[in-house]
Amino acid sequence: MNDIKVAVLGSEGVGKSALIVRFLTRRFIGEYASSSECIYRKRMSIDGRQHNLELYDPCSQPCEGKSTLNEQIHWADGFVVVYDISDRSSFLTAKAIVHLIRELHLGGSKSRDTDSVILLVGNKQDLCHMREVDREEGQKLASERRCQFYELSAAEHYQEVVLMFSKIVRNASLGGKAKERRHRLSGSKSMAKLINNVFGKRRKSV
Ligand SMILES: Nc1nc2c(ncn2[C@@H]2O[C@H](COP(=O)(O)OP(=O)(O)OP(=O)(O)O)[C@@H](O)[C@H]2O)c(=O)[nH]1
Repeated sequence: MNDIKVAVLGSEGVGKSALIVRFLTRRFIGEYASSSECIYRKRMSIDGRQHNLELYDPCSQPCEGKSTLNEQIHWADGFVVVYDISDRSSFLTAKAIVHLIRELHLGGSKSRDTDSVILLVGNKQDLCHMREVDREEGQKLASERRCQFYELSAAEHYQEVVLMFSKIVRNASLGGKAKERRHRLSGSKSMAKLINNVFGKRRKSV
């Protein structure tokens, strides 16, 4: 079994919880309580391999024992960095987060191995009449920062959301950090402890 940790990051209200809930339950739910950060767990099979996925959904509001962005970046093997196509400031935040991930998690590495562990996602495509970020801008940022790019709508697209999460799990499992940890922890039962040490927070199974 392969343990994969994915952090879904981005500014407040871009649809991080909506994307996660859509992926885990197939449903789009209009409003989400966001008073605490959560780690959701799911088993999934990709290319015949079983993966234990841990999905981290941060809390944008101040909350007790909240982890820092640096901690979240160090914790994860793969990243879904979300912005809202109808909110330019969320795009600028996504840009800054991608930059930080490259610096902190990947140590500025130029290895091709690390290229695919960040997905840049423009959400709320259904709001294209209010669009503030062109698709081309998203694509350009992704290619400059060596990320993969998706534009979709948690509200309207289920298959695309599943494809996007499957992609990050597959890429993260091939990426350097997950491989390294698998090697180090093989035969160990310390995953749960590791996660609790970093976040000391709630875990949810769906
Ligand atoms: N139109 C539209 N609205 C969406 C979409 N995805 C999310 N929303 C709405 O955007 C709002 C914020 O969604 P959340 O999923 O709570 O966003 P978040 O990034 O988790 O927010 P925080 O937890 O506060 O950081 C909610 O009202 C959602 O219904 C989408 O694809 N299209």
